[in-house]
Amino acid sequence: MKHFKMTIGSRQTASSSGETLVATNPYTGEDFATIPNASAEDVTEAIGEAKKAFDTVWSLTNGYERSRLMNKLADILDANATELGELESADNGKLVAETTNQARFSARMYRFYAGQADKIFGSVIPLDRPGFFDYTRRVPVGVAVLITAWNSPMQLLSNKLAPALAAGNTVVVKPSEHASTSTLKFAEYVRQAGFPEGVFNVVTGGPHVGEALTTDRRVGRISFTGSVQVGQAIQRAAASTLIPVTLELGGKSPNIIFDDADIDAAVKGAAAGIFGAGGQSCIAGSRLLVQRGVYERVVAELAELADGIRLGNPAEVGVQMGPVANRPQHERITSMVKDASRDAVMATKGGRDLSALGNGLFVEPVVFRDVSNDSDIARHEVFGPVLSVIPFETEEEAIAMANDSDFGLASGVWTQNLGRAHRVADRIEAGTVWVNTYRVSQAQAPFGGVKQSGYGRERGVEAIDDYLTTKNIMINLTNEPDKSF
Ligand SMILES: NC(=O)C1=CN([C@@H]2O[C@H](COP(=O)(O)OP(=O)(O)OC[C@H]3O[C@@H](n4cnc5c(N)ncnc54)[C@H](OP(=O)(O)O)[C@@H]3O)[C@@H](O)[C@H]2O)C=CC1
Ligand SMILES: CCCCCC/C=C/C(=O)O
Repeated sequence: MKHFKMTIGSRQTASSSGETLVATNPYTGEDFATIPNASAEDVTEAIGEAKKAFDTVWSLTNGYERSRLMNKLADILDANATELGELESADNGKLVAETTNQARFSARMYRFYAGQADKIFGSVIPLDRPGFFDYTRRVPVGVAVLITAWNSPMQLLSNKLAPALAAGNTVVVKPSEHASTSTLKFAEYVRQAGFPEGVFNVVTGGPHVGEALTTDRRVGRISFTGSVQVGQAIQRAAASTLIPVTLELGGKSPNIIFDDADIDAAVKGAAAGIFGAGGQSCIAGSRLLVQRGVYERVVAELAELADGIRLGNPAEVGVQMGPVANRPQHERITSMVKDASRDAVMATKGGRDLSALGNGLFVEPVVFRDVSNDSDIARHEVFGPVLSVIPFETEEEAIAMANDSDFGLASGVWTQNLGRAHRVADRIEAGTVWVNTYRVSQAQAPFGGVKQSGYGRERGVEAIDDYLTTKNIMINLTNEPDKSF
């Protein structure tokens, strides 16, 4: 059993209350680590350390040096990607191959934003008034609070931390209590890279830790990834202090297959879009809209593919889906499938003996066919390997159904008609539209949602804007006093 510690300023520390939470491996069912359950005092102290480091060190550290440290961190992450991947998989049951790749991708993110750290500048602005000189500076917001979900701790952290550090902010991070160990380990790599004490702080524990972080007046930005309900709670909490918030929330992303698509590629893409990470992905393509001409073929091929998915040990090569991440998640998925089964037709055979897989929190991949876009299963996020297939006749109908959702995070379009690809991409209400591909991640491509999927963008050059504010400096170069009085 490993006992992880938090990082608060120069200290690697337990909770001041001495309380811990247990990390349970969803594949083995075994408790493998403890994490501190931070107290309100720990949170206050962490923000204080971050503020001190911002005021005395990090805001005075030039962009080139920030960039150098971030590149060093990326090298350390690359060298330790397997260890981080194994730890993350032990926490959330995702395939080690995927979590390791995500740790490597995180390294790419730190390098991408390292490239921006020494290229942050304002502008000189000509004014109406003669003898005046006006310029802007883009300055860091100060202390950024970064709150992440359990499904991809390293990747979600890099989406926030890389631009925050590049912009010159210090941070307090709170990972999900269901998957904190990789972030606590990551703190060691930040130290190894040589970041000054207090630049990176991490506190762990349950919702009370997040709540305490989002109401502290010393915070300059909150960036949150998680559920809509908690996103709303954070926005309400931040209203009292007017702390600006970035929200990356859930999705019910439409993946649209037209008759003219390369059907083999579309079926594989649709399967990867929903069964990758066991569907525990905000960008999961959970609503598959399929044009009538290819509907029966697509449903049959997808059901066969889903029934053939190999479940098992997430560390084993060849296994395609591990267990789901935690017991509440397991209960949520199984109850949503049970409810949906009353109305929707299951295209998958199902009926596997999941107990043969040991103590793991497994669920079977499910394909529902002929789903109504108005039904609960098509409207609510499952966050599991459950696909709702919905038929359509025309392009107009597909666009209308795709947009008839509270969410707007991601989407996919499968067609070989170039005009149609652009037409549909233009009209879908979502932060990301993939065409003839799905779930591809790139550091340069901005990511985020519209509607209840949240707001603000992560990744890409514009993400750094959330961690900067513009200061205007206006100088009277003449010796004449203002004439107003
Ligand atoms: N848009 C995106 O990029 C992504 C969105 N998601 C969404 O996240 C959800 C699943 O993740 P899950 O972790 O269950 O989501 P939650 O919203 O429950 O939790 C997310 C984080 O917020 C913390 N938290 C809980 N309550 C509060 C509060 N009142 N104030 C501040 N922080 C709080 C959680 O802590 P604790 O866990 O300790 O309770 C956790 O660290 C799904 O709905 C999914 O769509 C997931 C990944 C990516
Ligand atoms: C363009 C894809 C960006 C995804 C970033 C966050 C989601 C992670 C996940 O769902 O695993």
